[in-house]
Amino acid sequence: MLKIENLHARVAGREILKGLSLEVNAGEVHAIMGPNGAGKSTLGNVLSGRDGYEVTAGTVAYNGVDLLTLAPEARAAAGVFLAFQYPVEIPGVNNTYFLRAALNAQRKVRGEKELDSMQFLKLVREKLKVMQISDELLHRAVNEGFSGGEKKRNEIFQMAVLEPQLAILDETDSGLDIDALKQVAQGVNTLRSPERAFLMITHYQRLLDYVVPDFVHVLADGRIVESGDKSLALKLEAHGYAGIGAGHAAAPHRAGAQA
Ligand SMILES: Nc1ncnc2c1ncn2[C@@H]1O[C@H](COP(=O)(O)OP(=O)(O)OP(=O)(O)O)[C@@H](O)[C@H]1O
Repeated sequence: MLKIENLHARVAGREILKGLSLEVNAGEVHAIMGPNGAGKSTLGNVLSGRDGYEVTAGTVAYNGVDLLTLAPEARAAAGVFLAFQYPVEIPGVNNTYFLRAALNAQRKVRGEKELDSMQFLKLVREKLKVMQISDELLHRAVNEGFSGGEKKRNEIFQMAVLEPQLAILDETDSGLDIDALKQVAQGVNTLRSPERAFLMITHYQRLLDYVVPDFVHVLADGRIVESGDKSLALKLEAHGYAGIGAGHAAAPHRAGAQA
């Protein structure tokens, strides 16, 4: 589904991604871990096409299409969903209205008929039931005054309604109490399917107790320096990042290329 090769990206004039490669197949859950400032959120932002993130080299193929040439809304319509580390508040805009507008915008790009308010409410009710989420957040403005946990739960609900093919979750576990963490994890597990893939950026292996990943990658200094299964997250929890990917990080960067 997703093939990233030798991706280099710059933010505010500084190179942050430095040759990142990663392959994700449909049905897989990949956890991305790594030290602060390594470039994890930058990867999510580059994949979703956020302004200010400049790709300087490398390729990203999504279902065989060059993702980097697509506008952000075309990426969303093609099924790429990014849940932000710090979800934005949109005061005065009703959450349900926002979600319907987002869904219909995507349907329009895909050439599908827009849902009217009755059809949309039916969908929302179904999703609330499946996701075991109460409807209290739907009547409020988007994320306005939401607690950290409510914002994250709202994101999972947005994901349930938008039904992305590739869901990128950036620190979905940060700031959650244990019950909220379990609820968010249950939401992700409910949405796992053979057609859908997840990239989960996380700092703690705790989330991975509830959403068991197929692969765990360590992103350090703009590259994936080590990959493994869930046991890699346990190793990181026990020993931190010291020594991880040392061989890779120390490898000469395209030695001789400029000679
Ligand atoms: N919009 C921006 N403007 C300026 N610098 C940025 C911007 N976005 C990211 N950076 C810088 O890029 C580097 C990587 O940031 P990024 O958020 O991708 O790291 P991260 O691995 O997600 O870190 P953390 O674990 O702390 O969330 C940091 O030094 C950060 O300050």
